[in-house]
Amino acid sequence: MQPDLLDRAQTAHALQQFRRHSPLVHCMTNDVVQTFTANVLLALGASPAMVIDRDEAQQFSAIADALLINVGTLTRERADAMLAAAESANAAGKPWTLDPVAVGVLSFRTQFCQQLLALHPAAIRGNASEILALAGVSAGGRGVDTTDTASNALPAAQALARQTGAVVAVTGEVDYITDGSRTLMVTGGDVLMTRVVGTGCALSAVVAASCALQGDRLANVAAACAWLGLAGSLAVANSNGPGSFTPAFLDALYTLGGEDSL
Ligand SMILES: Nc1ncnc2c1ncn2[C@@H]1O[C@H](COP(=O)(O)OP(=O)(O)OP(=O)(O)O)[C@@H](O)[C@H]1O
Ligand SMILES: Cc1ncsc1CCO
Ligand SMILES: [Mg+2]
Repeated sequence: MQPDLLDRAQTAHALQQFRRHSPLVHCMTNDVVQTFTANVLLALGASPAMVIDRDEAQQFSAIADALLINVGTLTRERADAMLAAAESANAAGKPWTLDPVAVGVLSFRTQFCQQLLALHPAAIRGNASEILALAGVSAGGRGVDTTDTASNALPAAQALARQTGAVVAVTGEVDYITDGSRTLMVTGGDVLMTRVVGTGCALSAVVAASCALQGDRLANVAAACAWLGLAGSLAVANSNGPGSFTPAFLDALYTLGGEDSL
């Protein structure tokens, strides 16, 4: 079945809801992207908190509106804390999202991500190699980077969504967002986004936050992808490379929706 394009009205409506609700987002993410992730969430109007101690994470994931688990710089201690947080989020009825960074490449995180899948993530966001590896189709990418395209990973994303019940977003030149039966596609963004660390990780945090919104989860996750793609395109038009892209990207997220940018 052909993917549908997410329409602009849905993208704008979800952004209004996001800003009105200002989700409190519990981020358990990697050491490389902590500040950038918090800044992306703040620019869009959400409220991030990075809580990682096992007992505190267990407590906070029941309080927060949504939880992000990103395995980019996984350790055994962090894995224990992440499991406790995901279980606590589930017990409290809060949605949690998985970013399976470099799954397939390394054994410990691959086994851990499979263990996490049994805890019913609301959403999974990864690049093509990560989604292919998590679905058991191939062995992963080149470290944290993809070696495949999102369109090649779409069947794996659909299978993974059916297997887990999660909304799966596989990102790249085009983003595909699927629940296993319906699929949306989001264009926009720029290849420069792969030359700045953490755009995917930050997107996963926004996806996590969007799962706390009312309404259709598939459309809300696709809207999150659309906001980052739009902001990425605007930022590229206003910058000269990775260094100036980052502040332009945060400014574009902050002003998104004004002056017909949506
Ligand atoms: N070639 C491209 N053209 C346009 N947009 C792109 C391209 N590649 C990636 N993007 C965009 O960049 C963002 C990050 O997606 P990507 O798939 O690169 O994540 P990732 O590999 O997990 O990143 P990271 O691990 O560095 O956080 C998404 O918004 C995606 O749409
Ligand atoms: C570069 C890097 N290494 C581990 S996590 C991470 C951030 C991008 O996924
Ligand atoms: Mg990534």
